[in-house]
Amino acid sequence: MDIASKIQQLREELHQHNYNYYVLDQPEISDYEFDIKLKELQELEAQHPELYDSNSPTQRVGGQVTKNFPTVIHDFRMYSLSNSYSKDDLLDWESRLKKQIEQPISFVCELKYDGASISLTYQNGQLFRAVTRGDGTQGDEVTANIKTIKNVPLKLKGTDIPERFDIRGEIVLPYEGFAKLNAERIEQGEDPFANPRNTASGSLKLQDSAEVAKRPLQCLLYNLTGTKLPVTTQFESLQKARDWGFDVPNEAKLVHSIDEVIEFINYWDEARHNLAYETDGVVIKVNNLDQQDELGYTAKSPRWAMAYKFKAEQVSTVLNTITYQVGRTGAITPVANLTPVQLAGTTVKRASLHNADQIEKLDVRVNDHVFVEKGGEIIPKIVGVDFTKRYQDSKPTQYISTCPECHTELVRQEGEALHFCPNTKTCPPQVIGRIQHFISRKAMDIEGIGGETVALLVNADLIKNYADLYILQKEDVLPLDRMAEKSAENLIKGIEASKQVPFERVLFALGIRYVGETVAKTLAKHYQSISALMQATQEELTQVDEIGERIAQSVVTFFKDNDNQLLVARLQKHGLQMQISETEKAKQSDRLKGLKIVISGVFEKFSRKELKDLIETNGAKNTSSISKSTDYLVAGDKMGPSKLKKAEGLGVKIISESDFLELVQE
Ligand SMILES: NC(=O)c1ccc[n+]([C@@H]2O[C@H](COP(=O)([O-])OP(=O)(O)OC[C@H]3O[C@@H](n4cnc5c(N)ncnc54)[C@H](O)[C@@H]3O)[C@@H](O)[C@H]2O)c1
Ligand SMILES: [Zn+2]
Repeated sequence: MDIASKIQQLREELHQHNYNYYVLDQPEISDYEFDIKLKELQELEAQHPELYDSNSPTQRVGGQVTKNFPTVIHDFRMYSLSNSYSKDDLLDWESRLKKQIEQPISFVCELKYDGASISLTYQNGQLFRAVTRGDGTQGDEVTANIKTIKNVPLKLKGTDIPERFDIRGEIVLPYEGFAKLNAERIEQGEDPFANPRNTASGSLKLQDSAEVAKRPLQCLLYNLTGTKLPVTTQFESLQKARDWGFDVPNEAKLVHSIDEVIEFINYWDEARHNLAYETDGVVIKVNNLDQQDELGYTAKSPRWAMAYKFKAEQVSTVLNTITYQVGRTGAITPVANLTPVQLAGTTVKRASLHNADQIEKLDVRVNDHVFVEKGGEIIPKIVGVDFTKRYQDSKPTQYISTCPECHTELVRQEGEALHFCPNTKTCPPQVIGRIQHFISRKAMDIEGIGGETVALLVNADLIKNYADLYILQKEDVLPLDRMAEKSAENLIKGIEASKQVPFERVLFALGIRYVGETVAKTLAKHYQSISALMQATQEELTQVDEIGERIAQSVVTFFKDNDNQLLVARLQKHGLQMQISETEKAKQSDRLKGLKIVISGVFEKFSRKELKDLIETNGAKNTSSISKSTDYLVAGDKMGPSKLKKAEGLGVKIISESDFLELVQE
């Protein structure tokens, strides 16, 4: 695989994991694995600056807004944190800081609370709104839900309170409340929640605040943000926030060297098990706020702060059986079924074994005692075997050779880690999975129909593929389990409404391998219609920006298939959007063709997202850091001073929001 495709693949994978994690609150890999992939991508991108993309998961805060709440633009952007894993990493960081800061640097060490980020805005001493981090620029307004949390002050006390400011914190679910909540759920016959972090994050997105009120959430605060704050250091600001009535944990410590930082880390690596809530590390921050200002931000995180992640926790248990799951794309995942064991506050019964190579490498066998680890407290994984406890008659694991669902012989392509069931047409989980993907939120977003309904429809032989959805009648679905008159109507209405979904999402919904959301957008923009795309050769496709061999080949293969051609023709006949709309077309121009434009700061007329769209629909590239090849820097309010300096130094043209508009409208 060439580097460009590898990078593209990692980006797509990470986008999907971000989505699972932040939007669905259902990660499929551990944080540890996520961090490794992200690091791999970072390194590849650093070696290949020509493949830079401002949309890369290395350049953006992972979350996004949902459409279930009003979207609010943050007064001040919310960032992620850079990660470190060792003392050396921290020393490297310190020496980077010292290059920019001449005076001595003190640090505040804080615990890293593991929950969901929140930004509270206070105006005239009262809670004005609460917004999730979202994509960092804008988030979901969840004020009603946050108001149910008992330790969030609605009205502040004390003096020096700025007229308007933000305070950032983390919504967590303490262990005790989590255990109680789960006990209740089990009693009521519901599935218990997997872990406190995802439950906290999921709770914020509930539509019914009364439901949120039942969850014993807490809000822990750690950062004041605003223009006229009555403080000069981070440590002082924590105390101020306490004075005003916020719950700011007392563990934070002011230190003056990296050695002291390490001391703090070592202490809390042990002591954290006695805390009431989950922590996944320590956050180290430059104490002096002027120094913070001077250091500024990268596209994704402050340069003045660093997270240190604790090592994962490990336990040992018995592996009872190995089962194999078939995914939407036919990928086979081996799963270890374990004797239940407590790990980092949750009961673990299953662990991922990844693939055949992994099983062979670790030599994992049924009845082995295995070591299980939770990277970031999600699906745990098996990291080793306790060979001292292996049974004498134990035999090496034989990987399956046929699909557990449809008995087709499995295949494994050169260079692929996973086995696949090649029977894409009739292997049940693949059939169901493809339709589930088709209806999913980012694809056709069909309301009134969920993943389970799809399975019911397929199992009842009512549909065999996604085009069949469009011939469903209310009478067909009424006999289904738990399908009332009203829900049947909603289902049909939802399907009808999906005919208005724009072309790029239809393209994504088709489920062409390697054509994720971003690639679908790129292809839609370039080819403008399905017929043009279907005629494109592999060679032409690779000429398109960001489309590599692997994607090109997959697209060509997909459309060469007779059944797929028929599906597309049927969708077209049912009136789905198979080309970009006239309004979309009208918005596009070449006026900024070939230019590289950086935007920075806060703008008056447009959100950053809108500006970015304007840049891209007019043929230019939006990049996040300034370099020699940058053509314009669109400077907004509150732009970082270092960016400005850099632009001036490199002779990049600095223009205002209105200059930019003139440029577009010329
Ligand atoms: N498993 C997956 O599929 C998956 C997907 C995406 C992200 N993740 C995980 O999520 C994490 C990345 O998420 P992220 O971008 O939110 O970064 P992060 O959680 O590592 O760090 C940033 C966040 O830390 C929080 N925080 C807690 N205590 C803090 C304190 N005292 N001071 C400042 N901030 C504090 C803030 O909410 C801040 O937004 C990684 O651990 C990653 O592994 C996992
Ligand atoms: Zn199969």
